[in-house]
Amino acid sequence: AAENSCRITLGQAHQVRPKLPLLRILQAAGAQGDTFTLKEVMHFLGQYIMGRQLYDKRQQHMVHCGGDQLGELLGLQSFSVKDPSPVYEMLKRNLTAAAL
Ligand SMILES: C[C@@H](c1ccc(Cl)cc1)n1cnc(-c2ccccc2)c1-c1c(C(=O)NCCN2CCN(C3CCCCC3)CC2)[nH]c2cc(Cl)ccc12
Repeated sequence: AAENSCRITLGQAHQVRPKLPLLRILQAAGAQGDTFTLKEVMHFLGQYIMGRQLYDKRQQHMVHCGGDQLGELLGLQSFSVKDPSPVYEMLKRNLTAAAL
């Protein structure tokens, strides 16, 4: 119906443009191009964490990013994936809306 067809959510249509330090991290995880959906940004950040083995092997919800570019961007040594707020704060600082 009409009221549904015009609904777009951030995950579906809005592209975002990462600032250079974040773009470098996404590209290190295999991202192509310079605009992404938020979902893609999260996917590549997850791939980056796995690829660099930044998560704690025993406590797999803990990410130890001190000494890595990701930790520089987050301003953190470690964080839990159970509390995404530091990641969202970092994204607010490192993403700009890209024209559709
Ligand atoms: C819910 C989601 C999430 C997504 C965003 C946020 Cl801000 C928090 C949490 N999530 C839950 N666990 C993880 C995770 C945990 C350890 C290592 C890598 C990823 C993720 C993250 C994903 C992701 O795309 N996740 C897909 C499924 N994951 C399950 C966990 N899997 C791994 C768990 C550890 C052992 C290896 C598999 C990988 C695929 N992207 C992220 C990016 C960051 Cl900056 C931080 C965490 C994640």
